[in-house]
Amino acid sequence: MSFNHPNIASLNLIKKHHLFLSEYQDADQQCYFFVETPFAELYIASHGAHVLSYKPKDQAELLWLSDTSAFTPNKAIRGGVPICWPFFGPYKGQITGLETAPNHGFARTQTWELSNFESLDDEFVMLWRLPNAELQQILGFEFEVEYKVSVGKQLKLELTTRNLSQDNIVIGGALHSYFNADITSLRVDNLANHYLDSVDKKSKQQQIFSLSPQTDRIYPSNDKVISLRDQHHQVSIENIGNDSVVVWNPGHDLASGMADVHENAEQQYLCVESAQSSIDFVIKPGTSHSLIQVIR
Ligand SMILES: O=P(O)(O)OC[C@H]1O[C@@H](O)[C@H](O)[C@@H](O)[C@@H]1O
Repeated sequence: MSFNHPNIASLNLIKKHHLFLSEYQDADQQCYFFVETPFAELYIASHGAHVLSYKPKDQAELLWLSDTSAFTPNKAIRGGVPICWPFFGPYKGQITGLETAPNHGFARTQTWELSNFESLDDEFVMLWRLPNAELQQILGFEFEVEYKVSVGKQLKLELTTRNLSQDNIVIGGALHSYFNADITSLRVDNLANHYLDSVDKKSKQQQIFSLSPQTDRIYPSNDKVISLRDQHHQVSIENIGNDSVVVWNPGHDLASGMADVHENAEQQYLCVESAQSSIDFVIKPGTSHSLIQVIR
């Protein structure tokens, strides 16, 4: 284990499943998996199927994880890649019969199951499954959600929702990735040149990306690979199956009131999310949809 985070440092090794895959547990018996291949290292928690870290060999860690994030059952982990599902952001009543729901949905606080894994030539692939018995009761429709995590020189994350019911279902979500970035010297390329500002709900134009005191934006998706660069980090982000790219950094004032964001941490990351943010995206019966992000 080489990842230096207070919660990870205290884990106990439970089982080595494969040359490249070890399972750990914390004091609450929550499970964590460490993947180490010749190409990369990755930690993932079964709580939320939450990718906590991804480090290609001989490169810096690409994902940011808050030092003060509690890894507790009913709370989302702050940092890494939270999975927002079955909708993005605050619940707006789009699911028939469901009155209230937590911000960004249910998936990030569920315990997922590692259903399969395999080692291929240049990547290690894990398949995670969202247990659906209880959620089907809450949501009122039958579904299957699978999360494929392919770890190699690039990290490919694929969240697939299958509609197993007889009717259309309305689904949204996001792969809400937190990237390590020094926001004082950060350059972001290839976002669209206009966005909806979620802070004041206005449409805005910007040719060259720069942050606002509180950055919370929904960009339309385009086919371009987004790049983040500062003195120490360089990452390319490809989004597929999304209708939008959400870019979020809370800024100092908001971050200082967040218990799970350590002091001045808002200077260390930018969220760039592959998102399905509309509230009318439908999956027809018997079909599926995949929301994808590729990080390299
Ligand atoms: O605090 P949460 O629920 O993890 O949400 C964090 C942020 O997530 C972003 O995706 C949203 O655009 C923001 O509005 C939100 O504040």
